Amino acid sequence: MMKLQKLLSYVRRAVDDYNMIKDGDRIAVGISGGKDSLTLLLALKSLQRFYPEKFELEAITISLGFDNFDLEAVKKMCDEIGVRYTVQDTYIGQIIFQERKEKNPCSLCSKMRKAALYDVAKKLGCNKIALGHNKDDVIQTLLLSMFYEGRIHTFSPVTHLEDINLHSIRPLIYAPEKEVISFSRKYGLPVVKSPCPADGKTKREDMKIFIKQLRKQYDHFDSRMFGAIQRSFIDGWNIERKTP
Ligand SMILES: Nc1ncnc2c1ncn2[C@@H]1O[C@H](COP(=O)(O)OP(=O)(O)OP(=O)(O)O)[C@@H](O)[C@H]1O
Repeated sequence: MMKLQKLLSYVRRAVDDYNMIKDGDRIAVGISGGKDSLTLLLALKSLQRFYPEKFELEAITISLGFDNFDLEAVKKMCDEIGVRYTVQDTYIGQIIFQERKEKNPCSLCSKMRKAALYDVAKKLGCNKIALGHNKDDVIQTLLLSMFYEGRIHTFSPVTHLEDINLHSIRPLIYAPEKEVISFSRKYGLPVVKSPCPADGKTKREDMKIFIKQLRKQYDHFDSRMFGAIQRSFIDGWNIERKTP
């Protein structure tokens, strides 16, 4: 069972290694209702208490307009920890599945969701967005990118979205998914089941199964892959090259 302290050690290290947080930041945490983003919210709230750089938090959910998406328990959690929670209703689900009948719904949905999230964050006066990608997501994204796009790429720990002058940060990149799951259970986080019709049937799910096999066959698979990313020239990953 992962304790808060262990989670905080992952988060603090990632935040420090990649200079994710500066004094005066207003950080919007993107809450999908999944285990990762709820864990991230709790971690950042706890970090706020002792981190030398002072920052403020907002929580934002972009609702895709599906039925059966009950956020009451998430609202309650935000109330309890004292973070303002904003839910933005949209028609993204309807546009993608009913009007456009997209063959690859995930990529368009991700773009529309991000645009909506950035918009709300800006309106709330935030200069940063925190996303809940964990260590497994980093490795899956690298392999997906190699297999389907023929390039060596994964998302960066910190991205500057220049046109809207917003930074996105990913403080959970050192936290393995298994540990995030155990943390979210131990602390009874109000995880909402994804109402998305594509959930569980994606290329990413297939990649997860493939990685499970690779782990059995190769010792230290995750740390080798993750280390390779950090020693690579993929945008924003190399810690040594970052330090002046
Ligand atoms: N509808 C949404 N509203 C706000 N933020 C979102 C939403 N969907 C995703 N995000 C943000 O983007 C991150 C990555 O999205 P993704 O769909 O890959 O989630 P995930 O890996 O399933 O994580 P989670 O367990 O938090 O759902 C999430 O962790 C969250 O921070």
